Amino acid sequence: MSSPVAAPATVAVAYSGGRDSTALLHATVRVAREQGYQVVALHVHHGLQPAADEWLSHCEETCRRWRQRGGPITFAHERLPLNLGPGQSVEAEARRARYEALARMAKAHGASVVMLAHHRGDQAETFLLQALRGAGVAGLAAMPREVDREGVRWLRPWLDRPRSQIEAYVRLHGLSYIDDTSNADPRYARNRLRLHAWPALAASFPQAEQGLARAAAWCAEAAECAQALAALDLQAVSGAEGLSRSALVALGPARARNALRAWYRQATGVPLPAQALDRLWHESGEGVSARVWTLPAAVVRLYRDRWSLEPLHEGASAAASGSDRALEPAAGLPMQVPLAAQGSVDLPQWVARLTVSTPRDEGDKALSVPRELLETVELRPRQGGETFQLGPGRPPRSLKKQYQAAGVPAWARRAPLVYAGDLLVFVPGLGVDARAAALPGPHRLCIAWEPFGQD
Ligand SMILES: Nc1ncnc2c1ncn2[C@@H]1O[C@H](COP(=O)(O)OP(=O)(O)OP(=O)(O)O)[C@@H](O)[C@H]1O
Repeated sequence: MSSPVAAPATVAVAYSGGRDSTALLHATVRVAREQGYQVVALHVHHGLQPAADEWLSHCEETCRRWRQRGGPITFAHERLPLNLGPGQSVEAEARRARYEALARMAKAHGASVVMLAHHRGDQAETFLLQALRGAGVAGLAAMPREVDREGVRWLRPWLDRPRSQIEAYVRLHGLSYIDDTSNADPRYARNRLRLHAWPALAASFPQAEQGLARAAAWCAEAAECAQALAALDLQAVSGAEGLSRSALVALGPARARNALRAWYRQATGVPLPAQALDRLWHESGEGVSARVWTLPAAVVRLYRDRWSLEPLHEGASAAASGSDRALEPAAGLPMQVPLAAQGSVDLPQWVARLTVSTPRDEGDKALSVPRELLETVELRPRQGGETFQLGPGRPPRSLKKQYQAAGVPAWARRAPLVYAGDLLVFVPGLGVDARAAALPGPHRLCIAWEPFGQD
């Protein structure tokens, strides 16, 4: 009985048709032939350039020729429509979509490794571009040699190779490749660097490529150390109710800010912008006991020396939220409040206050309720199954649907609901229930939910 023959392993090469990926694909096919594995060349057709169809044909034709000569190679491609949202950059969106498509194609062809043809010159350029943007060590680390993402392993086997070696390889083997004319477009920062700044730099500093790539490698190590230190520091300053500000401050600004950055990133999956970090840091000095910051991906609260964080989008990890126990709905609820008499009630567990005021105009009046209703209200936690009516003549809908329709973030949905007897009167984030506003009564009051220090 013959034993089953194992299928040869397949590696993928991201093949744009440019000089570097042509060289990498050629070299990979040569080695694969000797060692008995398969290569799949992956090409992404972006359709951004008029010549994109020609590039696709060129790449397909090159692979066909190499295969005819005995190369263990197949060709795969994907056409990508570019759907740009408002404010998105073509470059960034094309890159994101390209990596997704490459991963998809690799998996479809049984390849768990995708090789990219970046070399030392690309690494040096990336370092410089990051430095010009004012990046920190994580950005200055530039491109990793190996990384697992999108379910595949990305490898840059030539990251230490000088550009000149690749040029020499292409000449030696007489390889034909595509010269992308958009590489001369000065609207792109990388092109301006490559065309104007780099030749001048390299003329004055012949070791620039090597030196900058080495600096990127140092930054990659420094970024790893900073991450490890942040993990230790966060562990030391975290408690049930969030991060202790004073314990963080005692670490000194560099370590404290490093930990805050890591804390935010772990919870939201995105970096904390430098300006946002500066605000958090400067606006939470000694003497500030309650404050809320609405940052791009999270709401951060400071209350009695504790920082807590709530990601704004669903699905973000809550693990690093500093445990928002103080904000959980059950804290202190239900609670009876003589709201009409008191005028306001501070609810520090929600870093907010509930206030009443007399209506200033007809608009306010339409959203007001009779004063008697608020003589004693009860603040209750949300139980599920409540309904809320947004305006007169509109049907009451489930509170959950109303929150969703109004885009009330998950953390704000934990605020208490205001009841008069069994009537739901007011919901933070949504306002007065129209059924309560429809009740008659000569003396009217408006209700508001005011987060402390909200920007
Ligand atoms: N359209 C594409 N299809 C497949 N792979 C791509 C594509 N564009 C880029 N890549 C991969 O990403 C790497 C870096 O991209 P970059 O835009 O710097 O290269 P390029 O100028 O298009 O071509 P090359 O690096 O081949 O000279 C390429 O070497 C290649 O491995």
